[in-house]
Amino acid sequence: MSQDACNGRVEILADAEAVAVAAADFLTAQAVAKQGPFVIALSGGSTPKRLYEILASSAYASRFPWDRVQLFFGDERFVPPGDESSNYHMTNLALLSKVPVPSANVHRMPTDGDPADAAARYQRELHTQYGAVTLESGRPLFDVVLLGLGENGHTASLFPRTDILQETQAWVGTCVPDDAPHTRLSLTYPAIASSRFVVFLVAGAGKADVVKAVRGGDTDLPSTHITTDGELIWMLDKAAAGTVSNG
Ligand SMILES: O=C(O)[C@H](O)[C@@H](O)[C@H](O)[C@H](O)COP(=O)(O)O
Repeated sequence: MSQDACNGRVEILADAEAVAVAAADFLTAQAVAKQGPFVIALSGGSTPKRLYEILASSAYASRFPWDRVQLFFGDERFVPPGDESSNYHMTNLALLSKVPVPSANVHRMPTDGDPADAAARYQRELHTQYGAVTLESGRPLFDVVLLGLGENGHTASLFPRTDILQETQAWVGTCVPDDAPHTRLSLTYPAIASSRFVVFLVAGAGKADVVKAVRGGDTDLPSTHITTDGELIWMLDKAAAGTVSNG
């Protein structure tokens, strides 16, 4: 299967909490069913944060195969790991500090030195995980890539009008948004596409217009160009879905 942001399946849930619960159920079921390493690219954002808190709760944490999970990040602000705006910091507080995941299985994006060099170092870490430096069709890098959606159409740190959108080879790049703070590191389109599942988690009425535009194929929006070799799922709450329907 191969899907993109326009033709992916839509699941509409009651509210943001229901989106986070549905995502926790989905991740747990996929992780338990998989033999061997289960590789996730985590997202920043408010709905993923709630998802991480739910995964850390005893009902979920006791079922999750923490020893087999490999946790990577989809993007990161180029700030120290303890900074309030760091995705690692948020994920650590909500999840990593509360579950028995081996520290060797947590792959934080480096945010020291030169950003381009840090991106190259993270790419090498992904090469090691994958066991090759070239992506092969039929052998995905990630089991699940979690993504949010910004009101300006960005996802991960693929922001409008930035050079990383043109990247066709590298797996990780840098991004300097003109409409948001911080230099970022982000997975690129080809890295995200090498996945069994891409799951967008989007909640709130403020996202309804951009959800409609991405689903409608607005090519100015970075999220419209997200593809996966596997299956793409939109988990939306009713407010974010607006006029977009299930299916
Ligand atoms: O680090 C981040 O903030 C993200 O990776 C970013 O892409 C986010 O997912 C969207 O901006 C949506 O964020 P919300 O879900 O909080 O609106």
